[in-house]
Amino acid sequence: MPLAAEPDDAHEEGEDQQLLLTAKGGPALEGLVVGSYCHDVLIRGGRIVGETLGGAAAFVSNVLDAASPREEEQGEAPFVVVSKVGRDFAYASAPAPARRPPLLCASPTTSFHAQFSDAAASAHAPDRELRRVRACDPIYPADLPDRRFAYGLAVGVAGEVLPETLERMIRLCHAVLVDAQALIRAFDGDGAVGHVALEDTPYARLLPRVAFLKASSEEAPYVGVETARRQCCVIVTDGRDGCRLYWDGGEARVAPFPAVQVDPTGAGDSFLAGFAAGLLWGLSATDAALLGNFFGAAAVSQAVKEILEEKIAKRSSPCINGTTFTFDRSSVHDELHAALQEAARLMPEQQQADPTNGNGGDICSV
Ligand SMILES: Nc1ncnc2c1ncn2[C@@H]1O[C@H](COP(=O)(O)OP(=O)(O)O)[C@@H](O)[C@H]1O
Ligand SMILES: O=P([O-])([O-])O[C@@H]1[C@@H](O)[C@H](O)[C@@H](O)[C@H](O)[C@@H]1O
Repeated sequence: MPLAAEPDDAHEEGEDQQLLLTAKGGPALEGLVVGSYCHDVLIRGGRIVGETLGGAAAFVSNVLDAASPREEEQGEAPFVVVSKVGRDFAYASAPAPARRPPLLCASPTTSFHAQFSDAAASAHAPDRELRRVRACDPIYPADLPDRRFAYGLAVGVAGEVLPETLERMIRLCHAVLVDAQALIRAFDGDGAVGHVALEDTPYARLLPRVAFLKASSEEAPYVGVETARRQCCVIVTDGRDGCRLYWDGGEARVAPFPAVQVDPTGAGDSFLAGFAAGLLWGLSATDAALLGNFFGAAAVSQAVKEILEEKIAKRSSPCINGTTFTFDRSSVHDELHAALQEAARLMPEQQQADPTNGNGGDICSV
């Protein structure tokens, strides 16, 4: 496992030279998350069907807050987010940005249009075309706090994590986990997201000092798994099929969890954060990937929320305020029952349809 620090940043004599990402003793487990929040506009059939807070930093923050270990006296999970937005940022009061506010810039907030085909909800791979319509400033090395961190997550979405910024992260953090989308995205004149080969980028030389590189199956060919696995551990996520880990000398498949996919946005980000949380608890990488798969599945399956949004008009004053409970079987009761039953039925069906579900991780050597 590569340690990220430079020789001149070397640890004290006698300090454990293994990965320091463990909840058992060791230094404070403070993390550094680098990547900008953004605006996501979701489009289906030419119609805007949703506008949401996006950016891997938002998904990662939510999962780390939910799942990373912390000392009893700590209120918030110990990690810092370095993110940039413009004055038009629409989600300052959403949980993640409210807890860890972004830096404000003169340029507008990064925005993506995500175009989904109708097959997206059920198909094997999320059928999503992304277009960056606005880009905020890059994150510079000087934007990072000047102190050491147990771990770093490089999770840019629009090229904002510059090579020199990743290098600075590597110097500051004991172990750095990188989302390939931060390194290999290229944008054409229209902002359409494409990919370049990692080996042709200035990030390539940093790979031996990265602990884990996560790529989706679509990104994997650009990463060059066979070359990259000799330099760091590569994790390839594969939607409803779970993920595979590749290291120098072995590989493992880690089984997925069943999910009724509603919106694939944020699955990869949530995977990476769940995986990091698993490492923080002291799990092996293969076991931590289970946690990654769990949070990836949770991210895509907003089935119940969608049903509630569709079936129930939100009341201005929720019944839970203690005085207005009623016990009538309302007109939506049967409809709601049918919709939830259908969602519940789909879950085991999806699991059975995929015979690879439910098995443990198969590890094999190469
Ligand atoms: N339909 C699904 N059912 C169950 N798990 C899923 C599904 N889609 C994604 N996941 C989980 O989320 C992870 C990341 O999803 P993936 O689609 O590969 O990434 P990305 O969002 O980067 O394209 C997967 O490895 C898997 O664990
Ligand atoms: O869906 P996913 O691949 O995990 O990650 C997504 C990015 O690819 C996308 O650019 C961004 O706009 C989304 O908010 C989300 O962060």
